[in-house]
This record gives sequence, C-alpha cells and structure tokens, in this order.
Amino acid sequence: MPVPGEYFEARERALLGTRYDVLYAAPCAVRRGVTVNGLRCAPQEFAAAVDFGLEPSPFCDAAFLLTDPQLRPGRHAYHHAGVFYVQEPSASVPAGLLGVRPGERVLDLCAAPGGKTSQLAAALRGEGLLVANEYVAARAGVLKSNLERMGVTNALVLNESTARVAAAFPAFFDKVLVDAPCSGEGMFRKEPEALRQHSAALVAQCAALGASILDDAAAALRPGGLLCYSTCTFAPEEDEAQVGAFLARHPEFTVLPAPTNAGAPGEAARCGAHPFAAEHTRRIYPCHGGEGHFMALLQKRGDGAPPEAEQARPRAARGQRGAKRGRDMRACRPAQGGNGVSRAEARAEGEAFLREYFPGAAQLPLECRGTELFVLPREGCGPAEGLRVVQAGVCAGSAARGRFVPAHHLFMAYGAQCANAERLTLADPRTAAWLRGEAIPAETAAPGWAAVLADGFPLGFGKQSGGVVKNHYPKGLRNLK
Ligand SMILES: C[S@@+](CC[C@H](N)C(=O)[O-])C[C@H]1O[C@@H](n2cnc3c(N)ncnc32)[C@H](O)[C@@H]1O
Repeated sequence: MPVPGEYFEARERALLGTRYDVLYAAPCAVRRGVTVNGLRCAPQEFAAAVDFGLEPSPFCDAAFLLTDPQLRPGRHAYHHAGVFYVQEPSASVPAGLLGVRPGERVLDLCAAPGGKTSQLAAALRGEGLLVANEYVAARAGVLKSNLERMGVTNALVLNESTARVAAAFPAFFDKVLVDAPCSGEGMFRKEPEALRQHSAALVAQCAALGASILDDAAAALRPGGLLCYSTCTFAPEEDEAQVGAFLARHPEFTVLPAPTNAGAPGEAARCGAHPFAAEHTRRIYPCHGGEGHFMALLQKRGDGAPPEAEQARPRAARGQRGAKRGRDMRACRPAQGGNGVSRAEARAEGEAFLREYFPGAAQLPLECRGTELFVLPREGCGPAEGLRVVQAGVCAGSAARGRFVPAHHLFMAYGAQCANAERLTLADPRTAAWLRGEAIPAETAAPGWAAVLADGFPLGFGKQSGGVVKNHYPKGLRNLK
C-alpha cells in the first residue's frame, strides 16, 4: 500500500493499534478479477471454455482472479459478448447479500458503471424489474452500454437524483442496493488519484451524502424488504457509524448478519455515537486479497407483503399497470415518429421484423417511441413518469419508410434466440476479424439480418449478402488497437 496521508494513518492506527500493519499489508500485488454473467453461462462453463488463466475468487462463486498481469480482458471476445464483467475482487460481494430472486423488484440507486447491477440482473434471470439509477449523466450512459453488453432485458436505466427516484417509487422495491459514492480509501493501491484527493473533509462530505441517499433508499423499500449498503472505504463515518446513525434515524430497520464469510466482521470501535451490532456488518481489508469494501444488510420491518391495494391484483396485472403508466409518461410525444413514418407504421414494421427473427421477443410488451421500438420487461417499468429515462427495456431498432433497422441492443439481449445466425468460436480467426469491424465470410447465416455468435454468445449482428456478413458491430466498441 502506498504511504497514505497523515490523517488516514493516524485515524486507522488509533483504531487498529498493532493490527494496522497486518490489515493494510497486502499479501501480494493488486489482483484483478472478473465476474461471470449468469445471464450468459454458469461460472464452471466459463472456466472450462475460456482461453486465459484463472483462479477461483475467495469472495464470490461467480468471480475469478486473473493470473496473467498482462492480459487485457476488455478486448476479449467473451467480454464483448457480456460473458464476464471486469470487477475488483472485493466488489463482487455486496450484491449477493441481497439474495435476489427472479421476479423481484430491485433498485440499484448508485449503479454506474454497473458491475453490481449486472450481478443483480443475473440473479433476476430476466424476470421482475431492475431499476438502475445513476446521478451523473455521463456515467449513466456508460451504465446503459454495460447493461446492453451484458444482455440485460428487464432494466429501467435512470439518470436521476436519489430523492426523485424515492418520490416516484414509494415503498415499491423488494431489494435496494446503495453502493454509495465514497472517499475511496479502498482504491488507494489502484488509483493514485484517490489517494491525492483524500482528506478528512472529503470523508465528512461523503458521509453526509451517503446518509441522504440511505434515507431515500429507505423510502423506496417496501416493508419487509432488504437494503444493502456498501462502500469501498474504511472511514468509520461512512461505514459502521453511518449504519449506526441510520438505525437511530430509522427505528423501522434492523441490521441482519451479512450472509458472507468474506473479510472480517465490522468493528464496534467504529460505531461512534450510535452503537449497534457492528459485527453483523463486514469489512474487507487489503490483507484479505481485495482492495477494500464495507457492507451491511438491513431489513425494513413489516409483514413482507406488498401494500394491500397492490396485493389484491395479480402480479402480472400490476406490471401491466406499470407498463401503461410508462406509456402515459410519453403521451405528449407526437404520433408522427419522424422520417415521415407514423408511430403505427413504425410499430407494424418492428413487429413484423421481430416475428421473423425473434418470435419469442415478439410476444413481450412492445412500446413505440417516435420511430424506435422497445421490448419491455413482462412486468412493465413501474411508475417512472417524469423521470429522466436513459433506457427502458431493450431497444429493438427503428423504422424508416418500408424497412426496419435493427439495433445492436436487440442482438445483445436476444441474439442467442435469433432465427438466423453466423456461428463462430473463440478459436475461429473470423471472431477477431469481426471485432475489428471487418466483414467475414458466411458459413452458417442465410441471406438477411443475422446474429453473430461466438460459442453461442452474442457479438452483435450483421447482414449476410453474397456469402459475406457485413459488419454492423458499433464502431465505438471495436478492437481497433
Ligand atoms: C461506488 S460508485 C458505484 C459503483 C457501482 N455500484 C458498480 O458496482 O459498478 C458510486 C456512484 O454514485 C454516483 N454518485 C455521485 N454523486 C451522487 C449523488 N449525489 N447521488 C447518488 N449517486 C451519486 C457516482 O457517480 C458513482 O457512479
């Protein structure tokens, strides 16, 4: 660990005594990790198929440590196909504490760039609703792009303040993750910038922001629901003391023992003015093999059932109401989509395209916005009126007069189910050529639009004509260097 500032070292030595040197002494160099996307395959299948070195992660069954320090995992075909996410090893733990199950309503309040969101999406298996919110607009774009790559079909991506999300979705979610913006003490070894910017004032500022985000998370959670709070810092004010103060402000919450053995129990000495069972929380220090994380699992008291009015109606009907509201929020948009194509024409063209190439997705709720067609989650997108929506469901493509131009997102989400496909493998030299943006000779795709798959995992789409698949892989995603 580089020598941290005086404030950090004095604070941590006072709290830890002789343990300071042990806990902050990393056993080895910074380790890099990847987490397998359960929407694509099981961790064992990934480990058996991939052509680079891996070791199991001590933190999460779906995560692995990279053995080759020179590897650039972001250029690998499986990364392009959303088979894995590059994730700092200790960051793979918090999302799993929520025990998300298919069909639930899940909120990730501070989601970009989307590592933990991807884990939540994998746990949902495409059923239920995942609301992924990011406050910083540019980062919300990165979040959207990552969730597209990971093939997430049931996400509503928002670019909002946490207060506005809470106001729109009162007591709505079964599970909420707050991976708070923090002072980043767990980034000191990896990011010299985190060390340079660090100060007592930054810790105080992050603690105050984290407290207000937690209050918003509490409002969005249904009675009986679970809230996971995590940071990548060691500062007491942002960790145990933050949780203690939250419990004091919110007597309707209790802290649960975090269901993980990762790292070590949280520390009573860090609770400050509001002591609680800090040993139920977890903290991962560099000596545990990850850069650093703190996490707590909290439950809102209540009978665990959705509000009565909601309960009376079947879940599918509730979702339909959500979907209808979603349409309402765009009711002010013109019926004419642009390009001289009416919304009805755009819809008809999009539906015909889906029926031909993606008959399964054609059965899902569809929504036309302008000339674009979206495939929505079966349960709709919830009451998102008036919010800044970055993405709702899957963009299928857009209509021009007499033809439908499919979108990359559609093939990343449903490519494995496409009726026409060019099937590649990792070893096939056409895979690398495809990712460089080149046209490739067709072997399995019939003429027309085709999904391009590597070992069955989607790498976007192209158009087969004359025995060649013309490349539609987005320019910004290609392996150009
Ligand atoms: C620790 S990062 C989240 C990392 C993410 N959960 C992941 O695993 O990829 C915290 C996020 O909070 C966002 N943030 C910054 N200011 C915020 C605010 N005022 N309210 C909510 N989120 C904020 C940051 O832009 C950042 O993306």
